[in-house]
Amino acid sequence: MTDPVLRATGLTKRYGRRVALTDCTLTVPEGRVVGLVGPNGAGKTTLLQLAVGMLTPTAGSITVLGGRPGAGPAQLAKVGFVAQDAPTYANLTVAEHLRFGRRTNPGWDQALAEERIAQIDLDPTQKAGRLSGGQRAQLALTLAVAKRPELLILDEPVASLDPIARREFLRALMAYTAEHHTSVILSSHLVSDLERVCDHLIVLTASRVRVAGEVDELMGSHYRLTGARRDPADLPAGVEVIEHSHTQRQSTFIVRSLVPIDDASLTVEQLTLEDLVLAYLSRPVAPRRPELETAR
Ligand SMILES: Nc1ncnc2c1ncn2[C@@H]1O[C@H](COP(=O)(O)OP(=O)(O)OP(=O)(O)O)[C@@H](O)[C@H]1O
Repeated sequence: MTDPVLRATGLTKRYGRRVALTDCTLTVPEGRVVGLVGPNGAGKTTLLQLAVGMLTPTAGSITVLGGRPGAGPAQLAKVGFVAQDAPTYANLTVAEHLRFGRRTNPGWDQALAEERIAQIDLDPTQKAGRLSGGQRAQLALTLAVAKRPELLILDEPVASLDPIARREFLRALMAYTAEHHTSVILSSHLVSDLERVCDHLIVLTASRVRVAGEVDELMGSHYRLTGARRDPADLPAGVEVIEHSHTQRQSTFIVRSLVPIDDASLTVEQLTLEDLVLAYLSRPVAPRRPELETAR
């Protein structure tokens, strides 16, 4: 059996007294495009930096492709990382970036790098400091993919891009991963960025994993229920309430249920991925008792 791309057990990271990641337990299978979603300060960058070995855990453990993150050249060669804001060297040209990549990466694929640079229409003689944000993001992605890594880790790769550049960037990323069977973990504040591209999802808020799993399974086990106003405790057994709201007459619940909901008094609807993520993002950190709220 192949190693999972990422396995974290009780993973915790503190900066002094500030907790950036709390007791995170996750398994990400290989060959997935993983969306890591959460608001500012949720701990996304911390998790990604732990995965590439830029940080070490305060407690718990993490393995990436079966190895300890950052442990030696072989492990480093397996993982391509693009940090937030796609850092590049302002005074180096595009071609000089590729030369630098070739010198520092044993598995460097120069033909792939040159092909991508041509595809995205970058001038090899242009200095990186003169590129637009979108072009810099594309250059950084090119450097990461030309390493031919087994896993690509991208920290908010589309945050600084306009909607067209976002779409182009994600399209290029998808084309690359489909062709080369690379696993990808990419973070964003917005699920709308990732909705069309990811097949595995991790939602982080306030340093904790709120939900994680295959997108198909998550979509097949979460529902919106509407019906006459009722207490959450009166929902069918086995239903976990993620979010609930009420008017004078009607109650709406976002729920997780592993069994089909068979209750004629409720309308059962599928959610979009965005609805699902928003429900978890707005769920209090310590799940409140599912009691009926006062109507607003
Ligand atoms: N070097 C550091 N020293 C102290 N606290 C830090 C440090 N880096 C991150 N933190 C704190 O850890 C928490 C998680 O930060 P992190 O950067 O991982 O979040 P994030 O989800 O990536 O946020 P954003 O979307 O804003 O980039 C935050 O409360 C942040 O203030």
